[in-house]
Amino acid sequence: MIEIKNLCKTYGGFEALKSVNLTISKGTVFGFVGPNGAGKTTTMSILATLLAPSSGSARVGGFEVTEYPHEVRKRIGYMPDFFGVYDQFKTTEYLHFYGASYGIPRDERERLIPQLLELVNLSDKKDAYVDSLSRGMKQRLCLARCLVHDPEVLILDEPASGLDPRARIEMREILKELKLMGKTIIISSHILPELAEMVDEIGVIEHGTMIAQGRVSEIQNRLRVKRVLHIRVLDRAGELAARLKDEAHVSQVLHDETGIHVHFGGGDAEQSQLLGGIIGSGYQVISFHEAQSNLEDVFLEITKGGTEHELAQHVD
Ligand SMILES: Nc1ncnc2c1ncn2[C@@H]1O[C@H](COP(=O)(O)OP(=O)(O)OP(=O)(O)O)[C@@H](O)[C@H]1O
Repeated sequence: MIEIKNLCKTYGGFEALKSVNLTISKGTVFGFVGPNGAGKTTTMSILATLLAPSSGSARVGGFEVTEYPHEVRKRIGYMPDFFGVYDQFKTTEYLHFYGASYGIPRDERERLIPQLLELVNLSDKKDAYVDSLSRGMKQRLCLARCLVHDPEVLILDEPASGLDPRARIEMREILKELKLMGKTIIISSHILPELAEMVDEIGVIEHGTMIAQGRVSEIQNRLRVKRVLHIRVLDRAGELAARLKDEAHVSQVLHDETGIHVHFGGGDAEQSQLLGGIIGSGYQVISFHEAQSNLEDVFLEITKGGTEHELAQHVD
């Protein structure tokens, strides 16, 4: 659905994108992560046909953004990181305005807009002035605006930025619904653990270069991001913690009142062997589980130190 090849963008003499390659299949929710100034907004603006690339190609649904911008615009809903709202409009009028801009007939808009307002939890604000909405509500209204022409692809640049925790959860729930509707979604965020729950794949960009792309678990495995195993035993926990320090793939062992925390560099097979060994040695295991995978750890692991070249080789 999205195909970017050797995409470059220079601002004056500054290379903001250096030959970026990216492929996103239909129905995928793709998390686009990277530090400030990495090139996320630049990439998304090019996909949204708002910025011309310096070289390379970007296609949406097979249409090259520079050659067929109108075809691309029909297929995408774009939510920029900063957006204005026409605050003299009421919520419903605002969506009518955007719907009419896309050429949607009034009777169809009359049917569609209540559904959109319901999707973004703004039905009770249908007659409110946009000006009077909270920031979270405005973000959700902007999302509804992106959906008005039923696009196949959503390009969302930091949709949860500036929102309080409750508003972020609401936004995430809406995005989950959009995922169920089969939309292809590219979403950038700094709030990485929040993305982990809903994305199928991530792409990590740094200094205008994609340094990793794939399923979160794949990237974790490829980079051997250490897992943290949490083990509870009925008794002799201190003794087991001491023994675990000598086990293969174990780099660190912590023991506290909640149990034993093991930093483990092995894969699934080695993890299973470790458990077998503990039980085989006569320890009565109450629980043995891997702490929830954390996208933040993956991101820090990928972007810490190392040259881009080394990192690119690392993930190949
Ligand atoms: N119009 C512009 N003129 C000059 N430089 C620009 C322009 N827009 C972006 N840049 C530079 O290009 C680089 C990439 O910026 P971009 O906004 O794409 O990053 P980003 O990953 O979206 O960052 P953030 O997470 O802070 O939004 C940055 O170094 C930025 O300063």
